[in-house]
Amino acid sequence: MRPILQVALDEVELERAVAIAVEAVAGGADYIEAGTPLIKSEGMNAVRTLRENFRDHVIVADMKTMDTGAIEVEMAIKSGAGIVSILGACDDSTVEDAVRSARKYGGKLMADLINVGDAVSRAVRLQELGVDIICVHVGVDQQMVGKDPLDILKEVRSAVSIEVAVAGGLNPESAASAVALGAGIVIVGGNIIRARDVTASARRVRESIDAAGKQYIVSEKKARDEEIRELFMQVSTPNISDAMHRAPAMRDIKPLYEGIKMVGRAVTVQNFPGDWAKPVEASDVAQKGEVIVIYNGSNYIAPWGELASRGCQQKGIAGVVIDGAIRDVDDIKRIKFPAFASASVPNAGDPKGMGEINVEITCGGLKVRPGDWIIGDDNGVMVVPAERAYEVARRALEVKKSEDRVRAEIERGKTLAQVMDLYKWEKK
Ligand SMILES: O=C([C@H](O)CO)[C@H](O)[C@H](O)COP(=O)(O)O
Repeated sequence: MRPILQVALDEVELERAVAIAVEAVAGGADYIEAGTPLIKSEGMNAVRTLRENFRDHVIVADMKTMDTGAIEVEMAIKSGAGIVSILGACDDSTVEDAVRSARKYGGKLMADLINVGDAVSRAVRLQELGVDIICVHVGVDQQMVGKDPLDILKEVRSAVSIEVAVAGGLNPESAASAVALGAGIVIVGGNIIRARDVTASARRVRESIDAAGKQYIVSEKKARDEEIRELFMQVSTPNISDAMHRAPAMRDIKPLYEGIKMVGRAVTVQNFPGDWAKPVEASDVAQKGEVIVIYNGSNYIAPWGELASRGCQQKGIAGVVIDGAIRDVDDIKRIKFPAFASASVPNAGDPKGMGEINVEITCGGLKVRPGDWIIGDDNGVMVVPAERAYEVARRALEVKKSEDRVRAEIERGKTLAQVMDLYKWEKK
């Protein structure tokens, strides 16, 4: 049987969601899901509107019900949903009442395994309780910390005989793997709805799942650092700031020239004004791909210049950031070594060796620990704590995707205020 492609409309604006759904259907989406954020924002009106606009498609209400199963299922089905989701984690009594309601009003019940500890035995129990579809789901926040729905899909699939759906950051490749692992319904949100061209993205997933064989495509697992670097290379520092709830960049620290893109883990130097021994010795400590971050403590005497930059460049060090002065700006620009500083002067100090390498420092007003991720571009320099790097990088990529979609809507003639419906979302 042909796999079902379900597009998850995780939007907060109904008008926008309908426009995206039109494009997704043109690309081959079968089921249209009123996503949980859309339902929370627009209520059952979202389900009704989707029903009215897409008569030939199954509408899924992603209610994620946790209690009062019967009433929520009734509401959704009466509004036009053919499938309603409840949380697999809810009490058996809630599932049983939701099943009764679904039978009575003529809809199907999908149990979402998001955050269920023992997914396999819970799936078996949910089947016994009468749900129609099991959804193996890794939520958006869980994806950001590296969880993957395909890790448990095969086991769940072989434990139950009812339909299995899968959701959680799927793209054309992982969606095909999901089908090969036995999923009959492939649910895709972000990778379709946030695309510049929703139709083309939906079509890519459609073609990929239609062509999926029985062989699970094992995508090459990259080392985590390499993956983080690749993710940060794809996004801007504004994307990263947004992903960190609009965290600030290093204050007053600017790129030496335009077009720098610098990503790497920090090797830190706590320095005394102009003392260039420790900063330069840090080039021997730093490895390929790392960034030297120096607190110099003065904008009037430089601990760094062209020769230190050349040595780093030869070694593959990703760049230097100085809270303080740099010199030889013209030469550093010429060799294109990524450098950021708060000032430039012609004079250096003496190599006294009073500083320290790889200790916690404050640079541009931000705490930097050895190993934290440093990302610099034309906008400035961001610091991402090492333990949050993967999550922030993933979230920043989501920010970028959302912006790509907003950009496409602006190009079609709207203002940013209109696309974001800013007036509606002002604090009341
Ligand atoms: O259910 C979802 C999530 O919990 C937000 O409501 C998503 O619809 C589901 O995860 C699919 O979206 P992507 O993970 O972005 O593909």
